[in-house]
Amino acid sequence: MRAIRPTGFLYAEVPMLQSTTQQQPFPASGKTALPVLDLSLLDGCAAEQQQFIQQLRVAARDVGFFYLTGHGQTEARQQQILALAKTFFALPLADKLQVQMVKSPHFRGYSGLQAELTRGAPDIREQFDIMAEQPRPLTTAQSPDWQGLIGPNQWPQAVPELRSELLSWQHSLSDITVKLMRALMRALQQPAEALDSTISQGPYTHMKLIRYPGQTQGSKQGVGAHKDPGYLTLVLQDEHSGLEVETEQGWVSVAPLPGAFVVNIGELLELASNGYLKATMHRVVSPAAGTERFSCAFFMAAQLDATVPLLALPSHLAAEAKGPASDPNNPLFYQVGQNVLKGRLRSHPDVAAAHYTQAKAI
Ligand SMILES: O=C(O)CCC(=O)C(=O)O
Ligand SMILES: [Fe+2]
Repeated sequence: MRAIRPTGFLYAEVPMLQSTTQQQPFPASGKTALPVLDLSLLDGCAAEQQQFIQQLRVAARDVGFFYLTGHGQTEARQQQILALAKTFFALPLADKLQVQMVKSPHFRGYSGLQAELTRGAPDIREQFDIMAEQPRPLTTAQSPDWQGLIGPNQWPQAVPELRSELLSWQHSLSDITVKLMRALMRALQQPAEALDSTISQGPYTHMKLIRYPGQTQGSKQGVGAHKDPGYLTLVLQDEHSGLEVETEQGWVSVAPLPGAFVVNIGELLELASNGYLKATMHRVVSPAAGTERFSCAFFMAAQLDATVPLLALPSHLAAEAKGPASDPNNPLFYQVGQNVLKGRLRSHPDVAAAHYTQAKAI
């Protein structure tokens, strides 16, 4: 049995950035910390499990972002995934365009620089998106538009190993997020399975390989400030900083911590917990000129036809829940698919124009 740290978190020292609303390069000023949580404690004795659950509750409530170690994925495997990302983005443009996202009504494949918008402004990043590998369902005129999200991925002929490697990576990350979500339910004194009915056919999973090119004269918006919409996000980043989180002290750099994933809470968990769990604003600032940053982001959410319950928290936890005033009639709870589709249509206007001009009530 490991020694249990009585003081709670291990912290990673990361540079703190000056608070500002402008997306400019920020001078480092002082230090702050993001928590580091060791998932392997969950497989330990009862006291170790309790230690993890307690740390998770505080990190997810107060910061909404933390580093995760002890998750079972080796650093070598993580490096292999980042190397695959580099291989893919280094392909000639024609090979990337073979799997251009605009060809897929299911929002899968390659999008070039500035193809995706965050709050209406273009992100300076290239991406390769996959989701669950599924056949396209048979639909009728009455079928909900969000069924268009379901379908096969696009795979580049030039990197044949990408398919098996990324699908197996996606499964591994899905398992980690489900384990974390069940631990979060225990932290909220719910049955561990409290949200399992919303992922009973497998959670909604969405993964992106991302390349952020170095800064040029123009915008430094790698990705603009946003919250993630789903349940949980895992980010694997390379050795370059750029990811930043908004805290009470200002924008904080999530400096790379080798071997760790960065985890953050999405809006659907914030809503289901009436704001106890915090979905935190974050962004990526473009790396310095002459460098590039690679990352892999994995998003886990409720299945598209789910109804998400508003959790009944015990009174001492409910007293700490910050809102948003969750209303069980909030359409986000029962229109999961519709809301995912809305987000994708807004982010990818080219796909919307190519495949969704007939979409009903978006
Ligand atoms: O690339 C990163 O580090 C994070 C990207 C991100 O926040 C997103 O794609 O939602
Ligand atoms: Fe994000």
